[in-house]
Amino acid sequence: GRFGRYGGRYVPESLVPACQAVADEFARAWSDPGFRGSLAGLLSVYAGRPTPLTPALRLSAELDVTVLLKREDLTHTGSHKINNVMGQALLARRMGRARLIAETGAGMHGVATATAGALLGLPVKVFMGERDVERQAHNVFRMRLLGAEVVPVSTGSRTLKDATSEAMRHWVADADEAYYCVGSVIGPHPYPMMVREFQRVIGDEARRQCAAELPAAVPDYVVACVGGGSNAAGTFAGFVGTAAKLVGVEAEGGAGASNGEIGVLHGFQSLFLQDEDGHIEEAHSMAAGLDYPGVGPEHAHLRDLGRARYVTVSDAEAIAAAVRLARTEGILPAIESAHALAWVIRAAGTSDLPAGSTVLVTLSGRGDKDVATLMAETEL
Ligand SMILES: CC/C=C(/N=C/c1c(COP(=O)(O)O)cnc(C)c1O)C(=O)O
Repeated sequence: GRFGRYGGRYVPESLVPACQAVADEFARAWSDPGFRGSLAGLLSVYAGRPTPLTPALRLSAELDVTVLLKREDLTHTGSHKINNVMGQALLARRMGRARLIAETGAGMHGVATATAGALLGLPVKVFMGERDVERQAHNVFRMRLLGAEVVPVSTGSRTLKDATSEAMRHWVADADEAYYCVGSVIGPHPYPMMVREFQRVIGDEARRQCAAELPAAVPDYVVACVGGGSNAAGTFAGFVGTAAKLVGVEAEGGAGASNGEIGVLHGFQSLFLQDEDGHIEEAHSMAAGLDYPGVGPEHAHLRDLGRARYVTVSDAEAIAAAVRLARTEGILPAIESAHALAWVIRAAGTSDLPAGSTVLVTLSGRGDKDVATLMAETEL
C-alpha cells in the first residue's frame, strides 16, 4: 500500500481489520468479471459514460493551443465523483454493509454517495464542514432530497479536513456495519490505490478518444486540478505510459504537492501543509473541493519521480477561467475544475505550454453549485 515512501496505513488498531476487509474484498471484486461488468453497466446506463472529449474551438483559437475538454461535468450528478462512488457502493453491498458514510467538501462527493445510496437502498450519512454547508448550499439541498443525512462539522476550519476527521472517527465507532466511502485518493491503504482504479475510467477513455481523434494519438499535455487528487490520478493513469506531460493544478491556498512537507494525516503518509512541529495547517481556497491541506500519496510520488509537475493558481485566476469558459464555450465549470483551465490560460504561449501544443484538460465537474460565488465575484 505504498507509493514510494508515501501511502501506508496509519490508523488506530481498531480500524486495521476494517481497512484490511476493504482491501481483500476489492482485490477479489476487481478480478471478478461479474463485478467489473456490473460496474461498467451502471457507469454506462446510469452515470452516462463514456463522457465526451470536447474540442474547445473558440478558446483554442484565442490561446493558440488546442484545448480538448474531458467532460466529467456531463456525468450523472455532475462530477467525476460518481465513478468512484459507484465502485465503492457496489463493493459495500458485496461486503454486506448496512449503510454508507462519507466526507464531503464541495458536496459533489456527498451528492454522489447519496445518489448511490438511493439507487442501492443503502442509508447514507455525510459529514460536511459548517463552512462548506454554507458555501455549497445547493449540494446540501440535493443530498437531503436524495435521502441522505448531512451532519455539519463545527471543529477546526469547518471544511474538508475536519469533515474527513469526523467521518473517520464515526467509522471507528461503527466499523462492523458501516462502509466508509472515501471521496478521493487519500486515506489508509487500500483507498488511494482503489479510488485511483475506480477513477482511471477517465484516463482510459480519454486515451482511446485521443488515439482515435489526434494525429499524434497522444496530447502533448494532460492537465487536471488536484484537491486530494482523484480526477487527476484517474486521468493521469491513462497517460502515464506515454510521452504526455502531466500537470496537476492545486489551489494556491491548499497546495500539498507544491508546498507540503512529508507528514501523516487521515491514515496516510504524504505531503501536507504543516508547521515545524508537524501540526497540520489550514488550507485556504475558495474551492471547497480543493480546500484540503494535503495531497494523495500517488501524487507525492509522481512529483518525486518528476513524472508529473504540480503548479498552483489563485482564486482570482480560477474565477476568471470559469467565466471565460462560460463565455467562449458555453460551459460553466465547477470552480475546482476552473483551476486546471486557469493554468492552461496562464501558460499558453510560454515555454510551459508552447503555442501549437495539444492539451487535454479534465473538466471534473459542472458549476451549478458555484453560481452564487461566481455572481458575487463577477460584475455582470
Ligand atoms: C471528497 C471531497 C472532495 C470533493 N470534491 C472535490 C472536487 C475536486 C477535487 O477532488 P479530487 O479530484 O479528488 O482532487 C475536483 N472537482 C470537483 C468538481 C470536486 O467536487 C467533494 O466533497 O465534493
